[in-house]
Amino acid sequence: MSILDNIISNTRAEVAQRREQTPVSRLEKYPLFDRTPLRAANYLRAPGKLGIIAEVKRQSPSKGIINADFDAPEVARGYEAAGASCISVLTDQKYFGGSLTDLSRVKAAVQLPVLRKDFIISEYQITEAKAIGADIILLIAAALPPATVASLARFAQQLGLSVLLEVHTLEELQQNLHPEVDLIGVNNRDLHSFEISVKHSLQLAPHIPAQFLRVSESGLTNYEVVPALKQAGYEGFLIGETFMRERDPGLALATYSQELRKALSNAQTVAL
Ligand SMILES: O=P(O)(O)OC[C@@H](O)[C@@H](O)c1c[nH]c2ccccc12
Repeated sequence: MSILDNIISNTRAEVAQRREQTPVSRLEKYPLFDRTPLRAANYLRAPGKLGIIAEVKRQSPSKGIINADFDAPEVARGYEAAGASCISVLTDQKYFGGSLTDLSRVKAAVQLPVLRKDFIISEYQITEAKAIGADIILLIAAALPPATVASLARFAQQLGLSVLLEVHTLEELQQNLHPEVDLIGVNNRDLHSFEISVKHSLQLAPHIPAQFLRVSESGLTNYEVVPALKQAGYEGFLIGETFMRERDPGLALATYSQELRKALSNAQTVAL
């Protein structure tokens, strides 16, 4: 079994348990359930912003512990102050050290859209995402049959949530161009082998229809790769480890953004 299979089977067991503890009827009574979620695309395309989705991440199967000692809302506030467009919060506990509590505390701390980063396989988790304050959900093509992606995306859309669909290969992309999806994220990391290359984003870009906002995910350690991704039509950049491994992730984002702005204005000058 690959790590992705292990994560999915653990998720299945955990969801079954949570469904017992907190049924949907209870989630629907959470105070945040009735709000109108923030639209991710509006924030990613806001004038003057770089489109960075900054991630709150403690650990991962590929990197082990990245940063064990931080307060999620404090990190998120740092990201917001440094100009992030959205905040991503891992909620998987076993493999990523995250929690639902991390997400709801982050939501209370910032004004930006919040992405629930998890392995979503059921409508239950989408209802839960809305109830705890998420504005965007992630669906992973490698983990779901295309028909399930479509029906979960439709369900999320009915709740007013934005849907980020993650793909890694051309086949996954072509099988999942569902109109209910808002954002297509190309994961530069292969979830089976953990190998990372931004070439995945660059190669898939021409195959992503214009109606989908393009997000490049993972391994964007160096801001120097971002101008080429923007050139290829990417408007969102999902970055976790690069910031989280620093003592002050917000400061790391501020520095990255400053360097990126310089690189972008140089690229423009060269083009002239
Ligand atoms: O820490 P990185 O390399 O900047 O990557 C962030 C994000 O893309 C990564 O955490 C991620 C992308 N897709 C996922 C799916 C599940 C869990 C995590 C992820």
